[in-house]
Amino acid sequence: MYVKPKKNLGQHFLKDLSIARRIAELLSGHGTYRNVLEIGPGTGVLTQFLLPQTAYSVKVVEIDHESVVYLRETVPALQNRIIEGDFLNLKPDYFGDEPFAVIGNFPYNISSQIFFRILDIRDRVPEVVCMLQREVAQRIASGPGNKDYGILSVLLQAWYDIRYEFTVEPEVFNPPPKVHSGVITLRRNAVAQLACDERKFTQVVKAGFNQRRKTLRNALKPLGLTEAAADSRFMDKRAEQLSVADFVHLTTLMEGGKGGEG
Ligand SMILES: C[S@@+](CC[C@H](N)C(=O)[O-])C[C@H]1O[C@@H](n2cnc3c(N)ncnc32)[C@H](O)[C@@H]1O
Repeated sequence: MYVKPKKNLGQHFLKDLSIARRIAELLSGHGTYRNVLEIGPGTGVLTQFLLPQTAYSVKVVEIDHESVVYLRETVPALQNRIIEGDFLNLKPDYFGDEPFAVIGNFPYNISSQIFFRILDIRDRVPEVVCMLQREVAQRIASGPGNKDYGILSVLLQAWYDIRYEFTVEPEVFNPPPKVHSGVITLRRNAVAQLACDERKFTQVVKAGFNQRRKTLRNALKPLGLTEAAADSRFMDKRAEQLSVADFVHLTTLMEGGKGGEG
Protein backbone atom coordinates (compact mmCIF):
# COMPACT_ATOMS: atom_id res chain seq x y z
CA MET A 1 0.00 0.00 0.00
CA TYR A 2 1.24 3.48 -0.89
CA VAL A 3 -0.01 6.93 0.11
CA LYS A 4 0.32 9.38 -2.77
CA PRO A 5 1.36 12.74 -1.26
CA LYS A 6 -1.38 15.37 -1.48
CA LYS A 7 -0.23 18.92 -2.07
CA ASN A 8 -3.34 20.56 -0.58
CA LEU A 9 -2.67 18.82 2.77
CA GLY A 10 0.98 19.90 2.84
CA GLN A 11 2.10 16.29 2.54
CA HIS A 12 5.88 15.98 2.22
CA PHE A 13 6.86 12.66 3.71
CA LEU A 14 10.23 12.42 5.41
CA LYS A 15 12.49 9.80 3.81
CA ASP A 16 15.53 10.19 6.04
CA LEU A 17 15.02 8.06 9.14
CA SER A 18 17.99 9.56 10.97
CA ILE A 19 16.29 12.97 10.88
CA ALA A 20 13.02 11.48 12.13
CA ARG A 21 14.93 9.88 14.99
CA ARG A 22 16.70 13.16 15.81
CA ILE A 23 13.37 15.00 15.99
CA ALA A 24 11.79 12.32 18.20
CA GLU A 25 14.77 12.47 20.56
CA LEU A 26 14.22 16.19 21.15
CA LEU A 27 11.27 15.38 23.42
CA SER A 28 12.68 16.10 26.86
CA GLY A 29 9.79 15.50 29.23
CA HIS A 30 10.03 19.19 30.20
CA GLY A 31 7.19 20.01 32.58
CA THR A 32 6.87 16.30 33.43
CA TYR A 33 4.17 15.34 30.95
CA ARG A 34 3.47 11.72 29.98
CA ASN A 35 1.29 12.33 26.97
CA VAL A 36 2.43 13.19 23.47
CA LEU A 37 0.28 14.28 20.54
CA GLU A 38 1.76 14.04 17.07
CA ILE A 39 0.14 16.34 14.51
CA GLY A 40 0.07 14.91 10.99
CA PRO A 41 1.77 11.49 11.25
CA GLY A 42 1.24 10.79 7.54
CA THR A 43 2.76 7.36 6.96
CA GLY A 44 4.27 7.23 10.45
CA VAL A 45 7.92 8.00 9.73
CA LEU A 46 8.29 10.07 12.90
CA THR A 47 5.71 8.05 14.85
CA GLN A 48 7.87 4.90 14.68
CA PHE A 49 10.49 6.65 16.82
CA LEU A 50 7.93 7.92 19.32
CA LEU A 51 6.15 4.65 20.08
CA PRO A 52 9.18 2.83 21.56
CA GLN A 53 9.77 5.67 24.04
CA THR A 54 7.97 3.99 26.91
CA ALA A 55 8.02 7.12 29.07
CA TYR A 56 5.32 8.52 26.80
CA SER A 57 1.77 7.69 25.82
CA VAL A 58 1.40 8.72 22.18
CA LYS A 59 -1.65 9.74 20.17
CA VAL A 60 -1.70 11.06 16.63
CA VAL A 61 -4.12 13.34 14.81
CA GLU A 62 -4.28 13.03 11.03
CA ILE A 63 -6.72 14.69 8.65
CA ASP A 64 -6.02 12.45 5.64
CA HIS A 65 -8.23 9.35 5.56
CA GLU A 66 -5.84 7.47 3.28
CA SER A 67 -2.96 8.01 5.73
CA VAL A 68 -5.20 6.90 8.61
CA VAL A 69 -6.05 3.65 6.79
CA TYR A 70 -2.36 3.14 6.05
CA LEU A 71 -1.40 3.67 9.69
CA ARG A 72 -4.12 1.28 10.92
CA GLU A 73 -2.80 -1.43 8.62
CA THR A 74 0.91 -0.94 9.09
CA VAL A 75 1.30 0.21 12.71
CA PRO A 76 -0.86 -2.10 14.86
CA ALA A 77 0.43 -0.47 18.08
CA LEU A 78 -1.37 2.74 17.06
CA GLN A 79 -4.85 1.19 16.75
CA ASN A 80 -6.73 3.17 19.41
CA ARG A 81 -4.43 6.12 19.37
CA ILE A 82 -5.36 7.59 16.02
CA ILE A 83 -7.64 10.61 15.96
CA GLU A 84 -8.90 11.14 12.42
CA GLY A 85 -9.60 14.84 11.99
CA ASP A 86 -8.35 18.40 11.79
CA PHE A 87 -6.10 19.42 14.67
CA LEU A 88 -7.37 23.00 14.34
CA ASN A 89 -10.93 21.92 15.16
CA LEU A 90 -10.30 19.47 17.99
CA LYS A 91 -11.21 20.06 21.61
CA PRO A 92 -8.03 19.56 23.67
CA ASP A 93 -9.37 16.72 25.81
CA TYR A 94 -7.56 13.92 23.98
CA PHE A 95 -5.77 13.14 27.25
CA GLY A 96 -8.48 14.05 29.74
CA ASP A 97 -7.18 16.88 31.93
CA GLU A 98 -3.53 15.90 31.66
CA PRO A 99 -0.84 18.02 30.01
CA PHE A 100 0.66 16.85 26.74
CA ALA A 101 3.56 17.67 24.45
CA VAL A 102 2.95 18.43 20.78
CA ILE A 103 5.30 17.06 18.14
CA GLY A 104 5.17 16.94 14.38
CA ASN A 105 6.47 17.64 10.97
CA PHE A 106 3.76 20.25 10.55
CA PRO A 107 1.82 20.85 7.33
CA TYR A 108 3.66 24.07 6.41
CA ASN A 109 0.61 25.80 4.93
CA ILE A 110 -1.14 25.91 8.33
CA SER A 111 1.79 26.08 10.74
CA SER A 112 0.91 29.60 11.97
CA GLN A 113 -2.67 28.51 12.65
CA ILE A 114 -1.35 25.50 14.56
CA PHE A 115 0.72 27.83 16.75
CA PHE A 116 -2.18 30.16 17.43
CA ARG A 117 -4.18 27.10 18.49
CA ILE A 118 -1.33 25.96 20.74
CA LEU A 119 -1.26 29.44 22.28
CA ASP A 120 -4.97 29.08 23.09
CA ILE A 121 -4.25 25.90 25.05
CA ARG A 122 -0.74 26.80 26.27
CA ASP A 123 -1.46 25.90 29.89
CA ARG A 124 -1.83 22.28 28.81
CA VAL A 125 1.17 22.16 26.46
CA PRO A 126 4.53 22.31 28.27
CA GLU A 127 6.61 21.36 25.23
CA VAL A 128 6.47 21.56 21.43
CA VAL A 129 8.93 19.91 19.04
CA CYS A 130 8.30 20.57 15.38
CA MET A 131 9.61 20.94 11.88
CA LEU A 132 8.30 23.73 9.67
CA GLN A 133 9.40 26.02 6.88
CA ARG A 134 12.83 27.37 7.85
CA GLU A 135 11.84 31.04 7.55
CA VAL A 136 8.83 30.55 9.84
CA ALA A 137 10.98 28.65 12.34
CA GLN A 138 13.54 31.48 12.30
CA ARG A 139 10.81 34.08 12.71
CA ILE A 140 9.39 32.33 15.75
CA ALA A 141 12.81 32.10 17.34
CA SER A 142 14.05 35.59 16.40
CA GLY A 143 14.39 38.63 18.67
CA PRO A 144 13.54 42.34 18.37
CA GLY A 145 15.17 44.37 15.62
CA ASN A 146 14.97 41.44 13.21
CA LYS A 147 12.73 41.91 10.17
CA ASP A 148 11.23 38.48 10.80
CA TYR A 149 10.18 39.34 14.35
CA GLY A 150 6.38 39.42 14.54
CA ILE A 151 3.21 38.57 16.45
CA LEU A 152 3.96 34.86 16.73
CA SER A 153 7.54 35.53 17.89
CA VAL A 154 6.39 37.76 20.75
CA LEU A 155 3.38 35.71 21.81
CA LEU A 156 5.24 32.39 21.72
CA GLN A 157 8.35 33.82 23.39
CA ALA A 158 6.16 35.27 26.13
CA TRP A 159 5.20 31.77 27.24
CA TYR A 160 7.91 29.52 25.84
CA ASP A 161 11.71 29.35 25.71
CA ILE A 162 12.43 28.69 22.05
CA ARG A 163 15.44 27.08 20.40
CA TYR A 164 16.23 26.75 16.72
CA GLU A 165 17.67 23.23 16.59
CA PHE A 166 18.74 22.46 13.00
CA THR A 167 18.01 22.99 9.31
CA VAL A 168 16.75 20.22 7.01
CA GLU A 169 17.40 20.07 3.24
CA PRO A 170 14.44 19.64 0.83
CA GLU A 171 15.90 16.44 -0.70
CA VAL A 172 15.07 14.32 2.34
CA PHE A 173 11.32 14.56 1.64
CA ASN A 174 9.00 12.93 -0.86
CA PRO A 175 8.19 15.11 -2.71
CA PRO A 176 10.86 17.73 -1.89
CA PRO A 177 9.27 21.04 -0.79
CA LYS A 178 10.41 24.25 -2.52
CA VAL A 179 11.80 25.54 0.77
CA HIS A 180 14.27 24.49 3.44
CA SER A 181 12.87 23.28 6.74
CA GLY A 182 13.83 24.12 10.32
CA VAL A 183 13.33 22.18 13.54
CA ILE A 184 12.54 24.13 16.71
CA THR A 185 11.72 23.28 20.30
CA LEU A 186 9.49 25.32 22.59
CA ARG A 187 9.56 24.75 26.34
CA ARG A 188 7.12 26.46 28.63
CA ASN A 189 8.76 29.27 30.68
CA ALA A 190 9.44 28.77 34.33
CA VAL A 191 7.31 31.87 34.96
CA ALA A 192 3.81 30.53 34.52
CA GLN A 193 2.14 33.90 34.13
CA LEU A 194 3.04 37.25 32.66
CA ALA A 195 3.09 40.14 35.09
CA CYS A 196 0.17 41.79 33.27
CA ASP A 197 -3.27 40.96 31.96
CA GLU A 198 -2.68 38.25 29.34
CA ARG A 199 -5.62 39.22 27.13
CA LYS A 200 -4.60 42.86 27.07
CA PHE A 201 -1.01 41.83 26.34
CA THR A 202 -2.17 39.81 23.31
CA GLN A 203 -4.29 42.77 22.11
CA VAL A 204 -1.38 45.20 22.43
CA VAL A 205 1.03 42.88 20.58
CA LYS A 206 -1.46 42.24 17.77
CA ALA A 207 -2.39 45.91 17.39
CA GLY A 208 1.28 46.91 17.36
CA PHE A 209 2.26 44.44 14.64
CA ASN A 210 -0.88 44.73 12.54
CA GLN A 211 0.33 48.22 11.69
CA ARG A 212 4.01 47.48 12.00
CA ARG A 213 5.17 50.44 9.89
CA LYS A 214 3.45 52.90 12.22
CA THR A 215 4.84 54.12 15.52
CA LEU A 216 3.14 52.55 18.52
CA ARG A 217 1.52 55.90 19.30
CA ASN A 218 -0.53 55.55 16.10
CA ALA A 219 -0.84 51.77 15.99
CA LEU A 220 -2.22 51.58 19.55
CA LYS A 221 -4.58 54.54 19.35
CA PRO A 222 -7.62 52.33 18.62
CA LEU A 223 -7.02 50.57 21.96
CA GLY A 224 -7.06 53.91 23.80
CA LEU A 225 -3.84 55.32 25.24
CA THR A 226 -3.58 56.05 28.94
CA GLU A 227 -1.59 59.13 29.90
CA ALA A 228 1.20 56.93 31.26
CA ALA A 229 1.40 54.96 28.02
CA ALA A 230 1.30 58.08 25.85
CA ASP A 231 4.18 59.59 27.86
CA SER A 232 6.26 56.44 27.79
CA ARG A 233 9.52 55.84 25.94
CA PHE A 234 7.81 53.25 23.73
CA MET A 235 5.49 55.50 21.79
CA ASP A 236 7.88 56.67 19.09
CA LYS A 237 9.10 53.14 18.42
CA ARG A 238 7.65 50.43 16.21
CA ALA A 239 6.44 47.05 17.47
CA GLU A 240 9.40 45.24 15.94
CA GLN A 241 11.77 47.16 18.24
CA LEU A 242 10.17 45.97 21.49
CA SER A 243 11.20 42.91 23.50
CA VAL A 244 8.66 40.70 25.29
CA ALA A 245 9.54 42.49 28.55
CA ASP A 246 8.90 45.87 26.85
CA PHE A 247 5.47 44.66 25.69
CA VAL A 248 4.65 43.51 29.22
CA HIS A 249 5.69 46.89 30.57
CA LEU A 250 3.70 48.70 27.89
CA THR A 251 0.64 46.58 28.68
CA THR A 252 0.74 47.60 32.34
CA LEU A 253 0.92 51.25 31.20
CA MET A 254 -2.02 50.70 28.82
CA GLU A 255 -3.98 49.27 31.74
CA GLY A 256 -3.32 52.47 33.67
CA GLY A 257 -1.18 50.54 36.14
CA LYS A 258 1.95 51.88 37.79
CA GLY A 259 4.33 50.49 35.21
CA GLY A 260 6.80 53.33 35.72
CA GLU A 261 9.57 54.01 33.27
CA GLY A 262 12.07 51.38 34.43
C1 LIG B 1 4.61 17.48 6.19
S1 LIG B 1 3.51 16.10 6.31
C2 LIG B 1 4.37 15.14 7.54
C3 LIG B 1 4.05 13.67 7.49
C4 LIG B 1 4.92 12.78 8.40
N1 LIG B 1 4.85 13.18 9.79
C5 LIG B 1 6.36 12.78 7.94
O1 LIG B 1 7.19 13.41 8.61
O2 LIG B 1 6.65 12.17 6.92
C6 LIG B 1 2.13 16.83 7.19
C7 LIG B 1 1.02 15.87 7.59
O3 LIG B 1 -0.01 16.62 8.25
C8 LIG B 1 -1.29 16.17 7.81
N2 LIG B 1 -2.24 17.28 7.99
C9 LIG B 1 -2.46 18.33 7.17
N3 LIG B 1 -3.37 19.17 7.69
C10 LIG B 1 -3.73 18.63 8.91
C11 LIG B 1 -4.65 19.05 9.93
N4 LIG B 1 -5.35 20.18 9.83
N5 LIG B 1 -4.79 18.27 11.03
C12 LIG B 1 -4.07 17.11 11.14
N6 LIG B 1 -3.20 16.67 10.21
C13 LIG B 1 -3.02 17.43 9.10
C14 LIG B 1 -1.05 15.78 6.37
O4 LIG B 1 -2.04 14.92 5.89
C15 LIG B 1 0.35 15.16 6.46
O5 LIG B 1 0.25 13.79 6.75
